[in-house]
Amino acid sequence: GHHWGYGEANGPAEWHKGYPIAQGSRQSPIDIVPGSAVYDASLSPISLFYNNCTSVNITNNGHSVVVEFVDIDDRSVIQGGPLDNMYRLKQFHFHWGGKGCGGSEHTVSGKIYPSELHLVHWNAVKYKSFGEAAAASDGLAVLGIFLEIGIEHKGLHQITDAMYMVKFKGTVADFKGFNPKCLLPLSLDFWTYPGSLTTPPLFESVTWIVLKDPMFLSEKQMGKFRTLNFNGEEEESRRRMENNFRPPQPLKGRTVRASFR
Ligand SMILES: NS(=O)(=O)c1c(F)cccc1F
Ligand SMILES: [Zn+2]
Repeated sequence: GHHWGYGEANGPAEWHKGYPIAQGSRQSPIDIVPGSAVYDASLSPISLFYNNCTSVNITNNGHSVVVEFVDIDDRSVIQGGPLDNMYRLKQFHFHWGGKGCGGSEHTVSGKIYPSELHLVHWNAVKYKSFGEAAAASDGLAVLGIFLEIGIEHKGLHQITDAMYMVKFKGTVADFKGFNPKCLLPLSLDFWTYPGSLTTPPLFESVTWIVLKDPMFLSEKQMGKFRTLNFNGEEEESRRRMENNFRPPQPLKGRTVRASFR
């Protein structure tokens, strides 16, 4: 049937028809205005315990490229910052733009980055499954990292070199031994605010933690993301996977806190 996507007919401006929460009071992404963020000295540093993380596969789900992790125990978790519990790493994925144009979901005083990485974690202390957590107001914690074009990123090659295996929607490939710790920028300074999934079902269940500093990758590496397709191999219409981002949503009175001055 008429499935959501990023095209003219099924894109972000249409999602509210199938998902009324699209016009809710804590939707994501947002435009982050550093001058309006409130410095909160009570925010502890973010802690990422990824040393025993276990990646399983890389997949093209028709909306993005996703790397999934074993999440049956607390082997890879995020804690600290605004979080009261530890949250388990479930998957990470990206959003990006066409050549030479934006692609990030969050913006910083209107600046749009070429891409944005989302590391998705769920509250396994309070909930029994990712699905249950995804529907709960404190169920998810997503770490957002901007990508900026610059020097090539050594850690990203493993991901971009695997993309030929997942060119089409519905393809999956083994992807073991990848630790996303290598994707982090130097500083873990962050902004945080209560928000939502940025794709349908747009549940308002995400504590967003957006890093101030971007990670860098080369234009060549960015180009490999654009070799992915939205369509399945059997579909006749070839649609390059790009501009798979939702634009910023109304803040509706929310406060963005900063972990740094
Ligand atoms: N974009 S996002 O990080 O909000 C997100 C999730 F958190 C969970 C599932 C899909 C998804 F896209
Ligand atoms: Zn995302």
